[in-house]
Amino acid sequence: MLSLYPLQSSKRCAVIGGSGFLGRHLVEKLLGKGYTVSVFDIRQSYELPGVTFHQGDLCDKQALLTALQGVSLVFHCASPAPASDDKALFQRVNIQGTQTVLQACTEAGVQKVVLTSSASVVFEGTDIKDGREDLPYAKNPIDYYTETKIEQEKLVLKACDKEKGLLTVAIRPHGIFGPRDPQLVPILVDTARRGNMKFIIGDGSNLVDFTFVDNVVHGLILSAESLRPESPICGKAYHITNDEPVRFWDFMSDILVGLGYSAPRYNLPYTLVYGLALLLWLLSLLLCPLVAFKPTFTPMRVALAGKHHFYSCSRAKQDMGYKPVVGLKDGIRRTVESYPHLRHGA
Ligand SMILES: NC(=O)c1ccc[n+]([C@@H]2O[C@H](COP(=O)([O-])OP(=O)(O)OC[C@H]3O[C@@H](n4cnc5c(N)ncnc54)[C@H](O)[C@@H]3O)[C@@H](O)[C@H]2O)c1
Ligand SMILES: CC(C)CCC[C@@H](C)[C@H]1CC[C@H]2C3=C(CC[C@]12C)[C@@]1(C)CC[C@H](O)[C@@H](C(=O)O)[C@@H]1CC3
Repeated sequence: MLSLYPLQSSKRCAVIGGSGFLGRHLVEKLLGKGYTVSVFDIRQSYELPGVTFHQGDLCDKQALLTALQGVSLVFHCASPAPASDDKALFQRVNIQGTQTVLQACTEAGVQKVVLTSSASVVFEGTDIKDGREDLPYAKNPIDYYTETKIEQEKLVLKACDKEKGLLTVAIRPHGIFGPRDPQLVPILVDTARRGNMKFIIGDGSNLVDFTFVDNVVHGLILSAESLRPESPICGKAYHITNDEPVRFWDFMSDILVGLGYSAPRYNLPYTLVYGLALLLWLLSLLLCPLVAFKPTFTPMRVALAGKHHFYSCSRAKQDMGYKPVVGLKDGIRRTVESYPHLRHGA
């Protein structure tokens, strides 16, 4: 068995989706830790000394094989944006594409694959309090993103095979935020600028997890470095959060007020807003051949805004010594400071 892991100490890795929000933060940290990094992505969004970029689609095995030459560790952080809500695209990239990534890793002799999954794989619109990894996958996922993230995680965990020399692990972050996030803060500010952030969905007491990006990066690297044939983490999923559940509407208000907007004040009944969001979503499906419109209040966003969804990190603490490196308050401050262009009046 020893000969199967000759590159255990190699610091050559690839980040698939390395041009994205999380991927780029991960690349920067890996460089700081002395890794040599190849980025594989359909786009190149920056340049950095020490990083080799390979532009390509992860569904293209030949392109992947070129990027994976001599690589022993792969971080898979690529996915279409949840907001696209494009079923065919999610299935092609998250399911077929992940199968292709695993085949390419096997053929290229990669030894470790770390997947960025999502805690949402167990969320189906009902309260989750201190959820552990043994919760079943959502039977009725609310959107195509979640549906395909479930299949993606199953594929990666099933591929873990000590005999063949491929070790895999899935990290499930929740609500990642931080500098350069293209999603949470920009959507929030856009909604506020259109005058639609006056309302609180439900009574405002629901607790949720938001995770500062550095903590996710820390969890990803920790899992990669803990992944060895004898380690308990092989083939398992791990929640990685800030481990500081917060009221959803307090978190939103802190960001909005920090950027100079007013905090939401008026409560609306959850069922009413969820019903309206469902109706709008159905309308957008029916009308899509005629007019393309993407509602801001999707059923998934309303469920995330009105229900409890926070997760236990005790498995990650126990098996790999995980502990968040940046607290929530500090993370919010650093995030707000990083968006001068989104400030009220800017
Ligand atoms: N942002 C969050 O709150 C969050 C939470 C939990 C899990 N995740 C997961 O973390 C990962 C990274 O998310 P992010 O927020 O950085 O998203 P992002 O959109 O910023 O980055 C995703 C990257 O994947 C690339 N990509 C998409 N399709 C590709 C393809 N076919 N081939 C190659 N590259 C492709 C994109 O170009 C992009 O650079 C995703 O897997 C996502 O599901 C994100
Ligand atoms: C219009 C308002 C009601 C809310 C505006 C903010 C939202 C855009 C974000 C609040 C929670 C966010 C979130 C995600 C996307 C952006 C929000 C809905 C994810 C669904 C993105 C994909 C991840 O995998 C999910 C996860 O499990 O971490 C995110 C959950 C939180």
